[in-house]
Amino acid sequence: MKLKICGMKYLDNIKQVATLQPDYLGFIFYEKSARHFDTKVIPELPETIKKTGVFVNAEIDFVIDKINKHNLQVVQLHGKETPKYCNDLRHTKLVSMPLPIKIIKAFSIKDEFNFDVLKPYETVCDYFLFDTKGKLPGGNGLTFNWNTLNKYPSTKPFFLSGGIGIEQIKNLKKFQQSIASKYCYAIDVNSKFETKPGLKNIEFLKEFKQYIITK
Ligand SMILES: O=C(O)c1ccccc1NCC(=O)[C@H](O)[C@H](O)COP(=O)(O)O
Repeated sequence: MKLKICGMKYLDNIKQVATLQPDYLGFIFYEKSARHFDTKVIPELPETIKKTGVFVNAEIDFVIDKINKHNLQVVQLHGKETPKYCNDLRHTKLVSMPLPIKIIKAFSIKDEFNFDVLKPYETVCDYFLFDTKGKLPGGNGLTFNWNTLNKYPSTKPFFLSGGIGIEQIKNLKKFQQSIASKYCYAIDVNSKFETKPGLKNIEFLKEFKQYIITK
């Protein structure tokens, strides 16, 4: 199982977290977020860590500008971006890299979820991400009922997200044994590992990562 650590904000903390070698580090390019990444540069990271930009209903030109400026390899769309938007983004020629950008399309779940909404996105994004519906577009620190994913109709790999912290380890173990986890590609963590918005606790992350690798 891969690990994405989202909502990175502070340079020294980014460098420290990078030493844990997560698979993805997320940077939030959404001004209204307390984790808004408003620093000029992302520090140099090991090549194995995929730099992921998180956007909420942003103009495509804004997204492309951030991809090129920060050499992002992945974009996570956390708003009401349409399949056309994803397709357009995918077909944009980038200055920073020859390959199309990888796209994670996020969906929020509260109790029930109509999986039909995924269909038009099947061919225009690389991963789905399931988060918990809350007051904010992301980073709410709330979990949803993962059994909802028992009905996951797709074979597209997905990120499991929403309120995941150390206290979820037992539940994650159960989840990993369930049918719902068949296409779960990565675990996405954020606010449950923070001492303040955007500042991650290294010791907690270390403990959690060990679990992700070994179990
Ligand atoms: O974290 C934010 O502040 C945020 C704001 C706007 C859009 C997305 C945002 N986060 C995206 C993520 O991928 C989070 O990791 C995900 O929502 C789960 O967060 P949490 O419930 O705090 O674990």
